[in-house]
Amino acid sequence: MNHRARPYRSVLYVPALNERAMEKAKSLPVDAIIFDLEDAVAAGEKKNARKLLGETLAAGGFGSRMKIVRINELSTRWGGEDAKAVSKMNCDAMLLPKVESAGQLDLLRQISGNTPIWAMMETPRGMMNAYEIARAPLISGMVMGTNDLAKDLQTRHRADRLPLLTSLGLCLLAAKTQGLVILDGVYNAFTDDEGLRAECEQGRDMGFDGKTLIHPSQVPVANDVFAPSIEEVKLARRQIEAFDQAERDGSGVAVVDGKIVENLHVITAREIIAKADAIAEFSS
Ligand SMILES: CC(C)(COP(=O)(O)OP(=O)(O)OC[C@H]1O[C@@H](n2cnc3c(N)ncnc32)[C@H](O)[C@@H]1OP(=O)(O)O)[C@@H](O)C(=O)NCCC(=O)NCCSC(=O)C[C@H](O)C(=O)O
Ligand SMILES: [Mg+2]
Repeated sequence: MNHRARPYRSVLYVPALNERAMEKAKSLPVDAIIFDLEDAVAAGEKKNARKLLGETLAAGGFGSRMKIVRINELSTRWGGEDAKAVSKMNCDAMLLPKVESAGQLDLLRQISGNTPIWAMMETPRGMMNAYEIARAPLISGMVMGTNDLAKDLQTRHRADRLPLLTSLGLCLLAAKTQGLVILDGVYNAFTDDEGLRAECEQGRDMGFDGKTLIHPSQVPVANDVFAPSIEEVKLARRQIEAFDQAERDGSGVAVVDGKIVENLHVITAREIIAKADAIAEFSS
């Protein structure tokens, strides 16, 4: 499946050493899984996690869910071995943490060959170099690491994420210039559905493709918020019909519900329908 045609509403981190969680992920309605060899695996367990992950992915069973593996930074003692091993695994992409330059992605490419690369955007230097990173060869996605970012920025947690908005915006701009997928960061309080919904809505409205998640209980909210609603799809169809009719009548502008519809609005309408179709196909 073309990487832009698939949905990314819900992208669940699963610790690569947690057999039960990896098994559970096979039955969850997530669009993608990030198998984590980095933060969720203790230093003494990295090798075991890499081995278990290789075996788990080889056995399969994850259906059409996209399989992304987050490796350790290449500057650590595990990163290089992770990259080599993961490039041979049955996965769709490799996610490099704490990316700060396009050069780091070039280095990863030399080790991992043609495996598509995703970049974790989670340091101040990464933010300043987001555009350069987004233009690196083989990169197809960006993931916000809002925990690391908040740490490095020395911000306080706020429900409106005001301290993070500049960084989120910079990465969105960079990703959009290159047509990359871009996913919002995690919401740590995994029993707080209301707070999660508000943050998902904020991320969706800013232009993120989906939300990274840490617990299965967060999946329904992300799937709901990042999918076009029935009303949005109906409106999109009406806008397209009205615009087609206007064109037949020799005009470049239609009016639907008291609002103008021009060619650019039709492009958005078609994107909404394409997203709804992709979700329907993915879920069937
Ligand atoms: C947070 C957790 C440690 C909680 O785990 P647990 O105590 O097992 O929760 P539950 O008992 O409520 O679990 C119920 C069932 O769900 C399964 N489960 C739990 N979490 C996951 C998961 N992530 N994926 C798949 N399945 C999961 C349990 O196994 C139970 O299953 P069953 O018994 O069969 O019903 C745990 O949720 C967890 O480890 N979450 C992931 C943490 C993680 O990956 N952290 C690193 C990524 S976040 C990050 O690094 C962000 C970024 O870098 C940044 O800087 O911001
Ligand atoms: Mg991080």
